[in-house]
Amino acid sequence: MSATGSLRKKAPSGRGILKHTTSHSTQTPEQSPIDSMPAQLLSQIPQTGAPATKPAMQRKQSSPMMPPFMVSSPGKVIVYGEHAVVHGKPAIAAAISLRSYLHVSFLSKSHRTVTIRFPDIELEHTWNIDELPWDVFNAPGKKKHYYDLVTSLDPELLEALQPHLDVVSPKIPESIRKIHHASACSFLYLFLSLASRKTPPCVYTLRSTIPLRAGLGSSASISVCISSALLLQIRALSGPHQDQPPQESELQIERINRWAFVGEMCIHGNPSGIDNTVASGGKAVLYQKFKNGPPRIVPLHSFPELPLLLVNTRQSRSTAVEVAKVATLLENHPILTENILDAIGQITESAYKLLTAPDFDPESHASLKYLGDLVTINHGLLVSLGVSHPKLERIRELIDHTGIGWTKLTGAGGGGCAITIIKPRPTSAANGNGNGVHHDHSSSESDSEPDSPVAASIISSGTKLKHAILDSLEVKLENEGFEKFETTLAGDGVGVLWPAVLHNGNEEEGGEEIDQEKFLRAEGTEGIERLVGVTNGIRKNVEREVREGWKFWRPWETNQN
Ligand SMILES: Nc1ncnc2c1ncn2[C@@H]1O[C@H](COP(=O)(O)OP(=O)(O)OP(=O)(O)O)[C@@H](O)[C@H]1O
Ligand SMILES: C[C@@](O)(CCO)CC(=O)[O-]
Repeated sequence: MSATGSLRKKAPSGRGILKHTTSHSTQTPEQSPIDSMPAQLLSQIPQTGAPATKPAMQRKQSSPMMPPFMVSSPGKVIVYGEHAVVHGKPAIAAAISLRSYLHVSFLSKSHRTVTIRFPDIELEHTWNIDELPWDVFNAPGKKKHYYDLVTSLDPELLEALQPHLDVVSPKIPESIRKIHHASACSFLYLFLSLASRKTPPCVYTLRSTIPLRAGLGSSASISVCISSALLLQIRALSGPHQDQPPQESELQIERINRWAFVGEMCIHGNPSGIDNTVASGGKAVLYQKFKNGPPRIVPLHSFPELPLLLVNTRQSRSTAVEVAKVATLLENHPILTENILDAIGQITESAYKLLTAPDFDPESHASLKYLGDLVTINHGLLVSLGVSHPKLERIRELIDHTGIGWTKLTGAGGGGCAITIIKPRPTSAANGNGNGVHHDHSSSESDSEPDSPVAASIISSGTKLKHAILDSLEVKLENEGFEKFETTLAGDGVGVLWPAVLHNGNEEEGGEEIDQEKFLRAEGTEGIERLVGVTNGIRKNVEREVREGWKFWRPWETNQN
């Protein structure tokens, strides 16, 4: 699937970005003089299976510059168990097909700069590589290896970074500056931990189709992109390539995830780790934290790739406030609240049992109904905990009237997003009012009842959502100020496009290079997805999103075709 054009996020144009430079002005590869390709860069081509650099090298014979490459990583939703997970119960989170994309382009070696261009938050900054605190990061006892597990940020390293963060966006309102500093800190901490003083000068351009601060794990997704790009550059990863053994794929994902967690810590302070785990590995995971000891993290490779409707209330909320509400309820009504939290934990366990049963059939309507019922029950319990919001209830009401699926709030609640798992195409036996669907004959949906041929043609078991019901729903949601996304649940984790060259339907020999400026100019989600080669197609005999040229580590399958 492709996320729809209903994304309302302002499309960054690349213009009007606040520019802040410490030592050098921003230099794009297009502006830089062509130099001979440094041997060091050549040696940094990752092992992505096929002779990946060939098309770009063929096309740009005159240009010895290293071709740009891209990485991408998904956002996430909590499908079951939010809030209960804070109190030691399990939760299940899954990747969504809204993603962040990081484009890495190389400058000639005469430049000694590293630049971040993050237009979604209107941040652009260039540092002089030689002026960064390499000595502190490389000091004995401080230097980390790419395979190390880092579980806390080092205060001395943070202190050494501070002067280099202080110069980022110095003159903007404090609230926006905090956002800039969080992203810049995440980048710089990873850059100094993984790269080296001899690192080639680069520009890192990031764009995301994941709305920020909506509970969809945008920060984890960008941390995964940064971590994977840097690990690829230092050749610390193998693949991704077809037929890579699952254990080897898992190892690469684990490496990326470890450093993504460090990036998340720079943004979040004290993340649980569930978001970056899903953003790295994709699909879905069961997650449970314990007072003592490491969390229980079980990848759910059998989680079905389901079409998902995601609606953003655009109601700002604080996760901390919603979590505190539940804590207060627990204090005032301990037995009742504990029972509700236990019940939510049982919902997660119940879904987990089904998903991991040896005879689990992700295609079966009965399985989907079981998972859908759990979604409905979970939402009811979250309402009982007091973490819904009138806007979330309104969204649920509008969607329930169409009968298209099972809806719940996702994440902290109090605003943020609602998710709807779309019902499968009804079989004739399941049609009619007996399926529990409410038919709103007074509304424009009356011509698209779920038992009508029109409705049957859209309530899809594939990844594409198209129908009058959804169109009319979209209008209603928009009229009330909500933002709707059509996405897919349980898709891929980190993806790599090396080099950033696509055919995109044209016959140009060697393909078309995605350069930094094209990437910045792409409009909205649709523009970005078109540019990076996302189309609807058939993979593994199922209609789903296809990403031309991209490669993924997929521990759940051995052949990516
Ligand atoms: N597209 C982006 N470009 C640059 N920075 C981003 C981008 N998306 C997210 N960030 C960084 O991540 C921060 C958002 O993290 P936050 O945890 O508040 O929201 P979230 O990750 O979307 O939601 P949640 O953690 O509740 O799932 C932003 O303040 C910014 O620093
Ligand atoms: C509400 C909560 O369970 C989910 C927030 O996305 C909080 C948390 O797990 O940290």
